[in-house]
Amino acid sequence: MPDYPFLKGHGTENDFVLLPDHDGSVHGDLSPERVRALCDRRAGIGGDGVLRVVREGEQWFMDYRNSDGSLSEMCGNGIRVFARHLVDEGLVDGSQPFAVGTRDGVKVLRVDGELVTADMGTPRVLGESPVSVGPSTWTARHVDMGNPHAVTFVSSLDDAGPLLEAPVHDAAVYPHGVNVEFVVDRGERHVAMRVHERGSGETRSCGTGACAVMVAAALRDGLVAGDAPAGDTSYRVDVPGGTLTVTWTAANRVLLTGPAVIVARGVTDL
Ligand SMILES: N[C@@H](CCC[C@H](N)C(=O)O)C(=O)O
Repeated sequence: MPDYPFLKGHGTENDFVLLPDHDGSVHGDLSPERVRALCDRRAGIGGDGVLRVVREGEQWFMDYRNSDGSLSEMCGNGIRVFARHLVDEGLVDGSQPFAVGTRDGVKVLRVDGELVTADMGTPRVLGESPVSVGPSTWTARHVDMGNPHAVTFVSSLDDAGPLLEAPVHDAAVYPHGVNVEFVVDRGERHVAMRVHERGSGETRSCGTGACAVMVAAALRDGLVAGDAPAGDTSYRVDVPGGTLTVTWTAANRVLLTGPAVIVARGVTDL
């Protein structure tokens, strides 16, 4: 492969390799092997995933891949980093909200200084089923944020151990795999989480995961009347790589806010 440009960015240390490919001519055939090579932390650039930056008509499209090369419908930190890149490069007018296409539909982004907010849409709250790590089993709430999450409240974030393997889950409930969040309380409307991501392993943060955690916590805390909270409700969600704020609005939309930065750019022939 001849040299092609890349950027590296992260949102609360959930890190991504960005591949500008505006007309689809550079990476139209982006293979799982190339994604794995780019995300390799020793032989490649390193990342939890790849964001291919594509233009589709009047709109930008985030083509997201996990570090193992698999596709996901949505990435909450990824789309915030993607938005930062578009604004930095003058590809969108960052002084007003703008739309980005994803496999989970169109999302609206707002950039305000260091912070980027993504309107992640309406959560789908589903049932409960067990997740296990080694000999430990917990009941987890299934929350779909476009991609699947199993949220479980634990007594200590250490309870899940080193998380070197994907937690065991019910394949009938999650036929395409699942992202699993382990959550503890830190205070009123303040939680902390660890996550094992489908396709990427344990990461330092997960935006869709933080949204799923907030939804599960608000439900557990009795703040939801009908489909959504009676008034806009925010939680602080601490992740190993920083802090995110998640707001569930009375209009039943989930807003994800946090820092997003581009830290490097260059060329590669990986
Ligand atoms: N880190 C992401 C989620 C990425 C996709 C996930 N691993 C999946 O397969 O669904 C986020 O910030 O949301």
